[in-house]
Amino acid sequence: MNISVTLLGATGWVGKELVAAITAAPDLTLAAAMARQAAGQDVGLATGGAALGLTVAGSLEEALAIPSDVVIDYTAPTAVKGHALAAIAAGRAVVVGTSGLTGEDYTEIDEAARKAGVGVIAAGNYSITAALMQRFALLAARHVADVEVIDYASAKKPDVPSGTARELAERLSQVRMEATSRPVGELIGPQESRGATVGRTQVHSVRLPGFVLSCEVLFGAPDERLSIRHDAGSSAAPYVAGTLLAVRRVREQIGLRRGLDTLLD
Ligand SMILES: NC(=O)C1=CN([C@@H]2O[C@H](COP(=O)(O)OP(=O)(O)OC[C@H]3O[C@@H](n4cnc5c(N)ncnc54)[C@H](OP(=O)(O)O)[C@@H]3O)[C@@H](O)[C@H]2O)C=CC1
Ligand SMILES: O=C(O)C1=N[C@H](C(=O)O)C[C@H](O)C1
Repeated sequence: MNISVTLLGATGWVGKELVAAITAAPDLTLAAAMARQAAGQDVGLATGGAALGLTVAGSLEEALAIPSDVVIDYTAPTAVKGHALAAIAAGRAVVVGTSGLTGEDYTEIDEAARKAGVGVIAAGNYSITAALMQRFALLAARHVADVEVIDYASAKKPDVPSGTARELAERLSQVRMEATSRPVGELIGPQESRGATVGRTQVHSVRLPGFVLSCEVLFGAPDERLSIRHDAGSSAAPYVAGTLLAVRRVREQIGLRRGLDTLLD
């Protein structure tokens, strides 16, 4: 069955790749696309491809006025929550790619989705290999008590920690054992040195030129260490397959599902 899609953030780094992939997929139709600066232009031309005969919507209202089955969001951390709640209120299933949402934000989105009877899938990272990092880390956390997350990104990334690191830390916190390191609150010196506590896990964010996005999960045990690391390259191609997998699966559920790894079995 064909799935019609509304894409928010169509002219962005990820959005452009998704326009090409959705229009090439035989089971998907690009029903609407939103980006403010390219409003009124042909979506294909605005994203560096051939004309598609579909005009870029300049606002969320305009985009949601066109019927579709699923709304994808790859916009900005400041906008994504409002977009998701509006799409849910309009009865659409939602796939969240944009980073920056907290656990509390997701609780609110889950409640709204359950009330509206629609599904939402959110993944901090839609790359299959990043999902495998998460899967392996969750397995390791059942056997090794001490774990911390290091989040590396470009100097320009506006949100902290990355969606990848935040989701990973929250998921680790659900399964991990009690750490053996001294509690952060009992340490001598600036507590910020120990990073941010996300759930029950310390996250250390590095923001430097020369990085795209990497995430490292460090496990420590007496006299040994385990490091599981994902490094993203400079193209947005790795996020396409996972995002479209979520688009194809999101209408099977009601409420929120977090993590691409939960779709991999
Ligand atoms: N989950 C995952 O696997 C991944 C997540 N991300 C996350 O996705 C988000 C987008 O990333 P990226 O594609 O690099 O971003 P870009 O800045 O390249 O693109 C953002 C897109 O959204 C639009 N946009 C920006 N701000 C707003 C706004 N306030 N309201 C509506 N539209 C807006 C932009 O167009 P205009 O400004 O003209 O409106 C543009 O089309 C980030 O949070 C990033 O961290 C990125 C890669 C993978
Ligand atoms: O901002 C980015 O660029 C990315 N953000 C995502 C995140 O916050 O985890 C992931 C992606 O690798 C790139």
